[in-house]
Amino acid sequence: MPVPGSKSITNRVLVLAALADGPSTVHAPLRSRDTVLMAAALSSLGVTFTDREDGGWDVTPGLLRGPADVDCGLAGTVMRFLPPAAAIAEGEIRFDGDPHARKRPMSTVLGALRSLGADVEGDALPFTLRGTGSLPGGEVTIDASGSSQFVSGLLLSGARYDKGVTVRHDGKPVPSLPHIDMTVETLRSAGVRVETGANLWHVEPGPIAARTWHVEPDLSNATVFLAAAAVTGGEVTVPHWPSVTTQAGDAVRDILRRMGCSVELSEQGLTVRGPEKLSGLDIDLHDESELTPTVAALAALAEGRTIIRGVAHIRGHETDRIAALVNEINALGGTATETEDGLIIDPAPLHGGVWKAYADHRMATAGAIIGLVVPGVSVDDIGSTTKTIPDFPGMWDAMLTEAR
Ligand SMILES: O=C(O)C1=C[C@@H](OP(=O)(O)O)[C@@H](O)[C@H](O)C1
Ligand SMILES: C=C(OP(=O)(O)O)C(=O)O
Repeated sequence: MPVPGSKSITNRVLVLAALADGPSTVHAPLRSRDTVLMAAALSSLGVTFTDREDGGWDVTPGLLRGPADVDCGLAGTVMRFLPPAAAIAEGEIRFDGDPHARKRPMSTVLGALRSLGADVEGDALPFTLRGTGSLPGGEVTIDASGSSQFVSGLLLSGARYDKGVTVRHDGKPVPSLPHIDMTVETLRSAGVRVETGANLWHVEPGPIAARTWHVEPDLSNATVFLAAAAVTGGEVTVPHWPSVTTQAGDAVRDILRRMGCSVELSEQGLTVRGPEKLSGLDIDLHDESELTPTVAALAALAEGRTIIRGVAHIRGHETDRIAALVNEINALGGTATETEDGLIIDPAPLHGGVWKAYADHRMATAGAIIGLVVPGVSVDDIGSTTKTIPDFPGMWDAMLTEAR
């Protein structure tokens, strides 16, 4: 089951290609709502995107300038990565997004940009940046316990600030740290000097190198297809699984093993075989929080209790995922309860019903996983999956047809 490119890598690469010192080529990017919105936003600021026959993009940087209106959709990577880049543009740039996007935390990024010298009006979507064509940059201390994207966004553009950027974190632990490692690694592969310490990141001012990028498959989206094997006792192989990666989704190998699956990484890719019955587990997903909906769906079908810890901040994801998962599992007859930093799921026989997606792609795919084994489950908004997978229903059908 081949899966499309990584959202997180694609949107980092698009920002770096837009800020680079010459034209870049991006092979195998994800083309879904989040990444198309990123490309559209950068185009509206003066960057040129040319479609390649192989599905990639050639990206030619331009002098960034407004006026422009940026639609962030529901994409955390657009709303947190783009404003730090737009801060070096000249002119007025207005940002807005989907209704729920207006509720996602933004004030940390906007406050940081203000203290680095930007003129920003607003503390959440919608907001407006008025730029002069450059930004002083320098040191800033933020509380990034709400999202690793606050740090990643500042680092991605920091090399283009006059003094570079030094970001210090002060607060509860930063979630989703592999995503910051991904940011640092991506910057370094574009020739940017980055130094890191405990809760400290420094990006030297300097050029961002134009280059050819190859985007890995999206391992977090792959977890949904692997979960299909896990819950049905079947077998699924995802090809081109990287042997070394900063993607948080790689943690699924260990998670599925702990739940009783056989997991094998070979030249063919990652192969998962499901057991007769999955086992529940006690797991801290602080580093891999975007896997919570997949793990919760597996847990709802497992034997024994599952405790998911360390994910308080996912109340600020596409929806309040802790509340949404508990509501939807219980609506099908399950036994899930919210905790302060996660949820507890106890085994219970599930029945059919409507699983609500709350416009959240990972809620929708969690419902699809449960629907494979519980008759009569329908997901109310499968279209929300286009956020990070262009054709989830087509891929799901293809997987099931192959299995028959
Ligand atoms: O930088 C990124 O690409 C992401 C960082 C993480 O965000 P949080 O730190 O808000 O969890 C992750 O959950 C999200 O899906 C993608
Ligand atoms: C949290 C997620 O997305 P975003 O990039 O919009 O924050 C996600 O994809 O699980």
